[in-house]
Amino acid sequence: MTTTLITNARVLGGEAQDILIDDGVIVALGADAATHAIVANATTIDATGLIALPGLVDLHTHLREPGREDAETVETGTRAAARGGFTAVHAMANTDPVADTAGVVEQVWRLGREAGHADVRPVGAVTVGLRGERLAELGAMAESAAGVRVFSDDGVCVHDAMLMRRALEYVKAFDGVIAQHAQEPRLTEGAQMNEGELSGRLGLRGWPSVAEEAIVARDVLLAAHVGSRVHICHLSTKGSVEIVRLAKERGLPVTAEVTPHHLLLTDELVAGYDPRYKVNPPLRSAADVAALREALADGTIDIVATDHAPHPVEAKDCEWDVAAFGMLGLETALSVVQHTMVDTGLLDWAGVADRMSFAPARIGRSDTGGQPHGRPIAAGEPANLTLVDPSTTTTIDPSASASLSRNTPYEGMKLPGTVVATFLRGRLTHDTTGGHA
Ligand SMILES: NC(=O)N[C@@H](CC(=O)O)C(=O)O
Ligand SMILES: [Zn+2]
Ligand SMILES: [Zn+2]
Repeated sequence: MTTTLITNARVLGGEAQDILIDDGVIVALGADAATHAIVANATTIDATGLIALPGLVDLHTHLREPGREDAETVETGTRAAARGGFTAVHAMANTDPVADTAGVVEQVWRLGREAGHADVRPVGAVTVGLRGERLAELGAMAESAAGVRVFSDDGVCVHDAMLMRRALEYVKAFDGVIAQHAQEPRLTEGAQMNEGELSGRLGLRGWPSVAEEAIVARDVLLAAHVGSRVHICHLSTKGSVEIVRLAKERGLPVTAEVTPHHLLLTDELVAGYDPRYKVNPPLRSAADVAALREALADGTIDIVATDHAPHPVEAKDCEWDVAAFGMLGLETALSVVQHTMVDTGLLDWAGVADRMSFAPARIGRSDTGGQPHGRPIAAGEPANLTLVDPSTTTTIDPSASASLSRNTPYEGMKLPGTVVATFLRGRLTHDTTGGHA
């Protein structure tokens, strides 16, 4: 049984408090902590100047196992997650084989348990083999040991409206959610970057905003019709924000995420044809970035999700048009959010806790059940915690990553904030406090 006393942590960015952890649970907070009988046996961590957040929850991570263990494994991806302050990640289904059966989701879930760096909540595929032809065994995945609640064909869009309707109807029975990769396929054939003046100039086929917005609009209407929950992955355009805002005003059951890279980077970076900036959906305009930030601040966009998408060197160290889509995100997410949202005054740390822990856990239904996440920092709750030093600045070095891949778009950039320590049920899964005692 380990006992830890964290002293002087600014809980959710508020007042400095002590946090006493025993046997994986927060047992006391504030003045109660220091006077508690078990304090005598505790290891102390001085958190003066640090912010305590609930362990972060990522609703959208690609761990690549099974099938592409050269790019990432459950072990390496969750180690990167712990370093980024995450205690739970939802692992996307576009693996090989696809996570479209109870067997595969249980395998991924078990690999997460064995690695022990963060809890892995597998996402189940909506359709068999992500082929968009017939529904996968959604019920069996929900009832499996993995207890799947989030279903997605991410990487491709569930574009058949009838299949989407049936999927929404099916998951309603067990309170599941369909996470849609909103991309109208006929409008994006061969697309390489955001459609605009720049795509014309660079001679790259454009990915128009309307290809996303058409699916977002259709799916919020379908979700309303069925009375089932839809979640929109990686929202990237001002128009999508407007549709989600309208849907929420009408009380429709829709939630949405934005990635850190869509909060910071714009399509102008594509001008150098560097495949590190190739991602789906593409980097958009500065006006889109501004709308996404504003929407995350006012709650129209519910959460930040990383879309951590590792790719091996050969898939990125090549010509733009043949390079893979995707960027790393787990280790830099909190820094990018601090930079774009906190340091700009758009969101306070309590807001960050909501967008990166409480809300994603609620959407993925990982806030309930045996080992819940996204819980308040309070006595009696599991000790899933992240300590952040917001005063530091780090130059991003891809070779320092725990990921097996190196495709970060932030190489050489100076970003604020460091994750100092991460606790998963009281156990340190990431620790730079250096032998605190
Ligand atoms: N985002 C990406 O550009 N790539 C993702 C797939 C996805 O999230 O759509 C991947 O699996 O590599
Ligand atoms: Zn996607
Ligand atoms: Zn993805």
